[in-house]
Amino acid sequence: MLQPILQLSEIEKAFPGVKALDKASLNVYPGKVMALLGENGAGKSTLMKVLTGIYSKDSGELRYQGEETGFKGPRDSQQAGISIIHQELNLIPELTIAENIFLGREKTNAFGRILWSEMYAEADRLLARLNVKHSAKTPLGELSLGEQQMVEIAKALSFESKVIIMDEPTDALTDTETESLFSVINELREQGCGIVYISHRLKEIFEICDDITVLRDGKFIGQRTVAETDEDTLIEMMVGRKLDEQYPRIDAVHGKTSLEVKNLSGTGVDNVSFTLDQGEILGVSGLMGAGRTELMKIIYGALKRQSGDVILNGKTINPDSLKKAWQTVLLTSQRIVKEMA
Ligand SMILES: Nc1ncnc2c1ncn2[C@@H]1O[C@H](COP(=O)(O)OP(=O)(O)OP(=O)(O)O)[C@@H](O)[C@H]1O
Repeated sequence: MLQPILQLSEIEKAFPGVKALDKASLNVYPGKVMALLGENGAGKSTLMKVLTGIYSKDSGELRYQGEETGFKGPRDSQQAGISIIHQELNLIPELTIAENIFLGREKTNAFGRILWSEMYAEADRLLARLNVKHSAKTPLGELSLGEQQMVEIAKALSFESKVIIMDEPTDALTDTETESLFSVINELREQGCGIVYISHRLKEIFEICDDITVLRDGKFIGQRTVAETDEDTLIEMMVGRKLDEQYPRIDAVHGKTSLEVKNLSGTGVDNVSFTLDQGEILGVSGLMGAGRTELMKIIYGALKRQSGDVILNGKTINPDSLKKAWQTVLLTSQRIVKEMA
C-alpha cells in the first residue's frame, strides 16, 4: 500500500473560545492529489497553518517522509520541500516576474554577483511550463490577477517541492489558465509530488483530485477516493446531514428594474442589452472570448464605453473611473476588488 509522504494525525488547536481543530487528520500521498474539503470555518486553513509552522499545535502528530517532525515557520517547511500557494498573493507589483519568483534567494556567483541572465532564463522556462505568455522581465503589475496567480505557482515550482498546497488556486483564473494549471498538476503528479488541493468547486475536485479528505467543525470526517464517491455524499459529509437538493429551486419575486443596459458597445462588446430586476439573479453566459468580462468591465467603467446606456435605479450612469462605479453599483467580485486596489 502507498505510504503517505505527509501525515497529520489527530491534530488539535484551540483559539480563545474556539476549538479550530479537534483531532483533524490528513494524509498526502506521493504522486497523488488530495482534496481538502469542508465548509467555511471547518479548519482547513488552520490545519495548513499548523503544518507549515505558522501555528503550533496543541497536540497530535506530524510525520513527513516517515519521520515525526515540526516546522518553525513557512521558510522552514519550504526548505524541507513543502510549498503553499495562498489565495492572497505575496508578490510585489513593481518587481519583474523573475525578481518575484527568486525574491530573497537570487542566484549569485562566487563573488555574490546576481546572475540575472540565468535567473531570467529559469523563470522563462517556468512560465512556459505554465503557458504564461509574458517574458520574465515583465513587471508583475502589468499582469492580470490570474497571470499573477500563475507566477505564484511558478514560484512554488521553482522550489522543486515534494508537497504543494494549493488554496483555492483557480479562484482568479480564467478557464484557459485553469486548464494550464491542471496540466501542470498532472505533470507534478507524474513526478511524484504530493498535492493538497483546497477548493469549494466540487466539479474541479472530481476532475483533478485522486482522493478527498473532509473536515467538519475541526474534525476529520473521512477520506475517500474520488472514484468511490459522488457529490451528494461529499456534501452530506461536509454539512453533516442529507440534502434533498443542493440548490433548491426558489422562484424569484421580481421587483422593479434595478439595472438596465441598453445597446452597449465597446471593446469586445457589440450592442448588448439586458435588464436586471430586484430579487433576480441574472446569469451571463458565453464561450471564452465571447465578451462576458469585457461587458462587466464596460458597465463598471474599467473599459471605455463606445455607445449605449447603463441605467441604475432609473438614473443613467457614466462612470469614468472604477472608484466612481464602486460608489454607485455594489460589485462583489474578488477580481474587481483587486483591480480597484
Ligand atoms: N487566528 C484565529 N483566532 C481565533 N479563531 C480563529 C483563528 N483562525 C481561525 N479561527 C477559527 O477557527 C475555525 C476554523 O477556521 P479556518 O479558517 O481554519 O477554517 P477554513 O475551513 O479554512 O474556512 P474558510 O474556508 O472560510 O477559509 C473558525 O471557527 C475560525 O473562526
